[in-house]
Amino acid sequence: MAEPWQTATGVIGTIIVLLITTMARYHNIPFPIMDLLMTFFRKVLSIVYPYGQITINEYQGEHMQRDELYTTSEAYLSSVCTSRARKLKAELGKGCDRPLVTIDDNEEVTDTFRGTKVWWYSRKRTSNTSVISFYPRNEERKYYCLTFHKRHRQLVEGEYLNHILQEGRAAILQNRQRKLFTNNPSSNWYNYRGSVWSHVKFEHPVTFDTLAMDPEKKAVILDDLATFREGKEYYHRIGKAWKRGYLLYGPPGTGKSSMISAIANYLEYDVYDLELTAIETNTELRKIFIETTGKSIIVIEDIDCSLDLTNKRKEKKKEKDDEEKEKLLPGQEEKDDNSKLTLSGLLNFIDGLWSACGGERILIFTTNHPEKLDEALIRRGRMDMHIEMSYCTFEAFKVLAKNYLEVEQHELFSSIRTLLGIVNITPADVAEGLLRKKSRNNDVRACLENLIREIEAKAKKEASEDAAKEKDKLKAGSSAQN
Ligand SMILES: Nc1ncnc2c1ncn2[C@@H]1O[C@H](COP(=O)(O)OP(=O)(O)OP(=O)(O)O)[C@@H](O)[C@H]1O
Ligand SMILES: [Mg+2]
Repeated sequence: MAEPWQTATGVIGTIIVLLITTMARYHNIPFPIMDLLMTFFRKVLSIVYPYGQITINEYQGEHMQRDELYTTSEAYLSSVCTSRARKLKAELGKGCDRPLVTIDDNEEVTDTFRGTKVWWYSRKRTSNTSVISFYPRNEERKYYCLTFHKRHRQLVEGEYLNHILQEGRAAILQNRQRKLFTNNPSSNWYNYRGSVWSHVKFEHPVTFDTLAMDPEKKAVILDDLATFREGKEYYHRIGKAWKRGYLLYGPPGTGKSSMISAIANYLEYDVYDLELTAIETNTELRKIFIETTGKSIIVIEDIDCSLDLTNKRKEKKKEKDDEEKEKLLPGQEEKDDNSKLTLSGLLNFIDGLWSACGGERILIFTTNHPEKLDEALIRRGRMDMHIEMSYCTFEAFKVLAKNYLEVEQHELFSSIRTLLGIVNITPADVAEGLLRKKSRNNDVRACLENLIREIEAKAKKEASEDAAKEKDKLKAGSSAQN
């Protein structure tokens, strides 16, 4: 709350200003004398009222854009000062996940920064613009008045406002709705009003708690992610862009995509799911990368299936290019590298200037066949951590049993442990086997028995496949001898 004497001097000051201007109007006091009076009055006022004031308007500029300092102040006051305010208001802003509760209009609140007290006033004024508009417009202009003692001016201007910006931005990020972006095919950018990304709300429920994998491996990944998230200063000090690459590899159904969602939920980042096949040139790739924001994960799934990025594809492409080159008419020139999407184009963006803008980005590639990838693409520094998502181990099974059946121990667990030791089955298959179904009366034992049957069937199938292969080999051997 404002100090009573502070309010009183403010009110008295306003009355005196009004008196002087009224006197000047009715008694025709010449302008120079009136100016002198005002200057004198201001000097006296600054002695009895030693406060400075900064106004932060909601809208600014020719196009009346919402001012970032206003929105960050709003979020800051909401996260820090609302407990001290009497009157609050709640609104669900666009793209927010939770209602924003902040101080109401015409309400006052105090804040203390490094032992210095400041006063915030939320005000609104009615704009007296005479513009005639077809659309009804709200002409109320909201603003904050930040009041402080004049001797703290440097602290407020230099450090406090910066503090507001940073804290406010963090609060906005926390309150925002997280998004899953997918890139539009470049031919459709025109249709999507020039936008390269479309988005939906990101709501995947998987977390590291529900992700089935070796607990030690999980702990290492969590540690790495936590270090990355808190590494702003560290990355700055060592002169490295604040980004990290993860290569997730393993057979289908081992949880690579689930792991990406778990990482996004853990870090509270947005996800950009980059479909390389929808991009035709390096120039398009550049535009796509530039339009990503910080605190995000950029994902390229099944990178081995993406265009021109593996050794084999490069060789095939070379053959195709040679054929096409022969078809070119004399005088026709080959297109330069920017008019195609190339491996070097992708590497340039991973290493290049893009990674320096904004920071706090994670890049994830997934593949079922890491051996097919070009060494250059997955070397350390680009893909800092290679994570193998493996077939279901007994430890991973225990997580799934807890998720799906809410059991941590059961007499059938020991047979399942033995079976998992000899059969390769994916967590996706185990999860399916454990699914509670009406036909199983939602019974834990029935679900576990069903899983055992499925693993045994898989073991039989694998054994007969191996036998068939062995038979084929022997046949091939004997026909070669003949
Ligand atoms: N490690 C795991 N932990 C928990 N659930 C899993 C795990 N792996 C697979 N699942 C279950 O199987 C489904 C498919 O898994 P997911 O899509 O993550 O596999 P993937 O490795 O990405 O497969 P693909 O290589 O085919 O893309 C998930 O929706 C989830 O229900
Ligand atoms: Mg996947």
